[in-house]
Amino acid sequence: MAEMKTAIGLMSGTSMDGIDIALVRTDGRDVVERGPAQGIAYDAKFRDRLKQALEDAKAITRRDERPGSLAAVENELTLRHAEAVQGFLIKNNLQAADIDVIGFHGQTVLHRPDAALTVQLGDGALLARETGITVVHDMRANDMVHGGQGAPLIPAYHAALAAGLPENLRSRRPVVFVNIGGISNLTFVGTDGQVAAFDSGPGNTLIDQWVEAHAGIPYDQGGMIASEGRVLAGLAERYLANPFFTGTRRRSLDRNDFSPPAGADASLEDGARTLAYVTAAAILKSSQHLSMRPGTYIICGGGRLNRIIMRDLAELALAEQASVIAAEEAGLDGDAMEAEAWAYLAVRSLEGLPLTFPGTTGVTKPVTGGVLNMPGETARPNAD
Ligand SMILES: Nc1ncnc2c1ncn2[C@@H]1O[C@H](COP(=O)(O)OP(=O)(O)OP(=O)(O)O)[C@@H](O)[C@H]1O
Ligand SMILES: CC(=O)N[C@H]1[C@@H]2OC[C@@H](O2)[C@@H](O)[C@@H]1O[C@H](C)C(=O)O
Repeated sequence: MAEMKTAIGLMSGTSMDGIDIALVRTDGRDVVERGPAQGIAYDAKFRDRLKQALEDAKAITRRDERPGSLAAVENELTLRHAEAVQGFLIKNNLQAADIDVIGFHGQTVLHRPDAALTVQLGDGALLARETGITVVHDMRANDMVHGGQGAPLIPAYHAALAAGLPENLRSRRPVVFVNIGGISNLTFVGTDGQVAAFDSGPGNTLIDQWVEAHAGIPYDQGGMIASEGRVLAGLAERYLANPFFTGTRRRSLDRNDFSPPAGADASLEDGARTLAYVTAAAILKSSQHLSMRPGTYIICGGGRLNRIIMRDLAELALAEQASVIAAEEAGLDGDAMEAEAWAYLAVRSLEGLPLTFPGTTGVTKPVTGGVLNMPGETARPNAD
């Protein structure tokens, strides 16, 4: 058996709501022992700084450029991650020496797969210095060098988790893991272990932007606002007619690929209701590109807490005799899963194992990736 390592994963996702941190013990292959996890919310002021960073990032043409506020935000973001690690270690009675590696995602500020350009803010060397722990960061870039979309990367972890699912979930029909974050993405795991994955549509970002603009709140808690509205069929169709769903090649998404409706398009409630439907319908529509119909959809990410999205998903899946469950019903943690994945991927990177595959990002061959930062040493890319 390969050596077990203790890894911490750090994710600051496209919703820009905060840092998720999780500990995993793994051999980077089939063995995964999930440890404690925590979410640390960003304050409204820092969220505004991240939104500005997204604007400033539009000027980037080379991935190492940091125009406008980007250099300062990258520094602050990294220090916030270092603080998160220190707090997490204290809370869980751990020392830096107990951790073999940190997998650091950073904050995506620009993602243009068609131009092979993806930019995550996050200074791996600084994080390694601040924490005294080896850090692997920038795990998307090498995939793009080899013709991949640079996302999604979580499928390798989903595949490892699938092997440990209860027999009744995985043996009869394929399962699909769905992450409903800012953007949604899905991973199909066939009963023979075959894996296929892609981004499936807008997740919560449209809903978040809509309720923020029209009610001054960051998200529709529990889907409460949506529950008071009705689906506007014309508006929903405008989103679902996007060529993204029918293109011959699966494309990964940037946060700005879909925009929220104009204010005049809907009332607050109808807008939230329609966008919740769009989120659910987008997932089922994208899943039509899979080679077989799934038996179970396992839902992860913040969107599983929106009851309206979950109800719509359940109804749409029922039409094809599939069931929908939250990650917790499969014994998993729907909030921590991405952070856990980054811990797992960091160990794979250390071992030189592939992070992405032709069936997950469209990369030409399975490739590893990530940049290795040892405290006190120069950063080293891990590329094929
Ligand atoms: N209680 C809740 N009710 C409804 N929606 C919620 C709730 N809690 C979180 N969310 C939604 O989930 C979002 C955060 O989800 P998550 O943390 O999975 O996304 P992310 O990791 O930032 O994004 P991505 O996976 O695209 O990188 C919030 O912005 C919000 O829209
Ligand atoms: C470029 C980027 O950050 N993409 C994210 C985003 O958020 C969800 C979806 O779009 C997914 O493709 C990816 O994150 C997940 C964690 C991934 O790479 O697996």
